[in-house]
Amino acid sequence: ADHEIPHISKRKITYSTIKSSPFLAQQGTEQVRVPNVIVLVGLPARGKTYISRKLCRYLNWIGIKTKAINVGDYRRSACDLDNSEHEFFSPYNLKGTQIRDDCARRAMEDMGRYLQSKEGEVAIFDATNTTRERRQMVIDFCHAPERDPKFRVFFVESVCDDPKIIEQNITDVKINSPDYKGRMEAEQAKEDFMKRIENYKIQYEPLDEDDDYDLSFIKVINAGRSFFVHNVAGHVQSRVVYFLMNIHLSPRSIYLTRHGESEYNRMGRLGGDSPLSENGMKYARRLREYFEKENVRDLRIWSSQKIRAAQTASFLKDLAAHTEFWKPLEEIDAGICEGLTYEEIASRYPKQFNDRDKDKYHYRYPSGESYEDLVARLEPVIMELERQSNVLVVSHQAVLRCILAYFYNVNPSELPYVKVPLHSVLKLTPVAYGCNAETIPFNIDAADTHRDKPAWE
Ligand SMILES: O=c1[nH]cnc2c1c(-c1ccc(Br)cc1)cn2-c1ccccc1
Ligand SMILES: O=P(O)(O)OC[C@H]1O[C@](O)(CO)[C@@H](O)[C@@H]1O
Repeated sequence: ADHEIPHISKRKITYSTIKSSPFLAQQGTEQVRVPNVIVLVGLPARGKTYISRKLCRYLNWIGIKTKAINVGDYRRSACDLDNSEHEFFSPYNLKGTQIRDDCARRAMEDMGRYLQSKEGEVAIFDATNTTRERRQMVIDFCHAPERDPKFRVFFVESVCDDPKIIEQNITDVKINSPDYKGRMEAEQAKEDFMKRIENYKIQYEPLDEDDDYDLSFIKVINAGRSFFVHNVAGHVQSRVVYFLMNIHLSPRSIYLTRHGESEYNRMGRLGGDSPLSENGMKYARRLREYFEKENVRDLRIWSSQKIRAAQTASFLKDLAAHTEFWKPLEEIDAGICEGLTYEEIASRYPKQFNDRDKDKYHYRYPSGESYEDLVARLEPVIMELERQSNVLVVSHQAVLRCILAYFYNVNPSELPYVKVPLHSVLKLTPVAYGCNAETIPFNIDAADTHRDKPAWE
């Protein structure tokens, strides 16, 4: 052939010399991923840290190594906490300003080291960055002459003048922050924080489509009510825009459950499409009773298309506003091991069995899938979950491990060992920066399908 098949290594796509071909855009000899810096912009209490941490979690989950750096953390560790009252943040407080500039610089240097390391692909620089001068300092750092490759910069500005949302922010995350917790009453802390915001307003220069014409940025207005997107460049920036346009703050709950116990579960067999066992049916009935009592407002049910899941979901059909059957929710495909027990795999395919436990996240069954493949096929499910309100997901052990890993930042080495027992419901309720989890047990007998990581001899 007149061009080689590109050799895709773990880290980066390295194209061997590709001779001119009408189908392949002419590539340089080496194509590496450009490090991306996402720079937050906005007054205090505009959800910058909320965006940073949620975005960081999403990018890591889809496999883009990302770290969020919060400049406030550097300020808090740089000076003892009596430097957290609003006077410290006045632009006329020279000492305070000097300390804050110094913290920003140190945070930027740490960010540079992270992106220079093999590890980092995206860094999220979480600070107010409310002046053009400060933003230029970040740009100069990312585009420094000696830097190769330069860091690509994308600004995410949160503009919010909805007093209800700002009030919720201060109540949820400011009053209990280290700046105030245990040192000031809630009312006093809130007052002080409102004065801190006034201090920032004095110097605030919002991003402007004319003055900042050459920059890449998105303005998120009133927690995603509207957006202004300008000059998006590259894959990472477009994924960030897409994600920000799909998340919302409205309160809701996400319920996760496996199907009831199946005949294959009882036999210890993997995969297949077996129906519910007696106990599995009992669970489905009790699950319905639970949701009758929960009385969830316009509940949506998403179920895998496997018989054991569809049977479970069918018991709740009339309780839901809507029930959908999604192929991406099906269990990991065990390929040549489908229908076998672990013991049979260990005796028939000892090398496969051994390899899997060595790196269970990346291991792909022959003619089957890996957990990494599962995460890729579940990305649209996660995105739709972010968009929705109350949803019950009826799925499988490996799939729910991946979904839980998204909500709880579980890393690839631990993800395939997360405990997801049969006959229990997990109720997730997003709050502030995290997610409350409530496990509802049903005390109905079921096979234990969990295999722990073998302690290496
Ligand atoms: O725009 C805000 N203004 C004040 N607060 C805010 C936001 C957002 C926010 C921002 C962008 C997008 Br897309 C979605 C939500 C989240 N939060 C927040 C509220 C309470 C606790 C923690 C964070
Ligand atoms: O990755 P693990 O721990 O083998 O769990 C996934 C297995 O769990 C099951 O859902 C139930 O045993 C199988 O269908 C699937 O292959």
